[in-house]
Amino acid sequence: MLAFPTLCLVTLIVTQALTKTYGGRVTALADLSVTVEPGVIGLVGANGAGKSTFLKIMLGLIEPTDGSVRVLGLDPTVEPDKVRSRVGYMPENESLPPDVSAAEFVTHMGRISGLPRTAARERASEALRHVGLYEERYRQIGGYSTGMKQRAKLAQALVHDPDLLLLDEPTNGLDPAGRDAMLALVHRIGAEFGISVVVCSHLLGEVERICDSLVAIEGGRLLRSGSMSAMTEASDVLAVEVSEGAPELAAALEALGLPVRHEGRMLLVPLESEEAYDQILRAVAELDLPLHRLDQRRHRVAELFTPKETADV
Ligand SMILES: Nc1ncnc2c1ncn2[C@@H]1O[C@H](COP(=O)(O)OP(=O)(O)OP(=O)(O)O)[C@@H](O)[C@H]1O
Repeated sequence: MLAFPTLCLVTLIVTQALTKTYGGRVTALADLSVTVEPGVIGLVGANGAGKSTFLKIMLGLIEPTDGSVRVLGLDPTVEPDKVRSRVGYMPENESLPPDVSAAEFVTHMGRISGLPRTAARERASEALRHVGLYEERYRQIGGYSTGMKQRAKLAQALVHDPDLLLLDEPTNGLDPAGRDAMLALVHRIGAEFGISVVVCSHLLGEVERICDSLVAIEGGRLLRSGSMSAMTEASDVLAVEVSEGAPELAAALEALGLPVRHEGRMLLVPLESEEAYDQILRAVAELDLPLHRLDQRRHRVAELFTPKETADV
């Protein structure tokens, strides 16, 4: 992954006790304090956790009720235009005009961002090429598939060459192939262009695949933030998979006093001592089973949202 040279002196996002209540009744964000460094960051939480509210505050579209926020060192409540000139936003909802071409629309968004006419046209072509819509750029958006519309929304967020992209549920409505393509694109934007990206999602597996770090929120409160590698570090559980004979192996391990839990095709065994590794290998050899995998299981991001007592074996 590339370094983020232009941003390394400024923390990407910092909040202090950020709070937002709607109409004095619904608390969308509560006392959220977090520091986020440049990279591809997953902002995760269930529906209603407060993700969209957080994005809108960062863009200066809505004001916090309390607390403070800095984006690229700027205060969006004081300098929203400056923030928006350096930040690209892909909203969650369908927000595209159906009766213009993607080229016209993205050029228009470039003009709104302050680019001169020719530069806006050139940048629009470039952004549409990056998202894979170059060939289709003169077609009316109304005739696009959902995947193409998502790409057009991403192109308009990229047109003014931002330092930070805020993507609200970028894989919404896409089929598995479209989802994979969108995730690969987001990853490429972070890795090749050196643009920081905040990906808002309730799909934890997606975020785990492409993000360097994570901010997890629940009920508007910070659950955890940190690097993805720290959150998915090796657990003290061994995962064993044999191509056949799993019930026999489970029985053999239990006879040795190793507690076994079944998860799909895998057997999970607590790594209570160094011995466990060798005991499993011996049992597999004695039963003459085809071993498919034996490794220390990594924690999954989903476990953050699981009650502690069920998160481990
Ligand atoms: N304009 C509003 N007026 C009143 N309540 C709102 C408003 N916008 C959001 N909320 C409420 O604030 C809470 C957080 O909503 P928000 O949209 O920020 O969550 P989210 O994590 O983005 O959820 P989703 O994934 O469903 O979009 C929810 O309870 C929501 O109903």
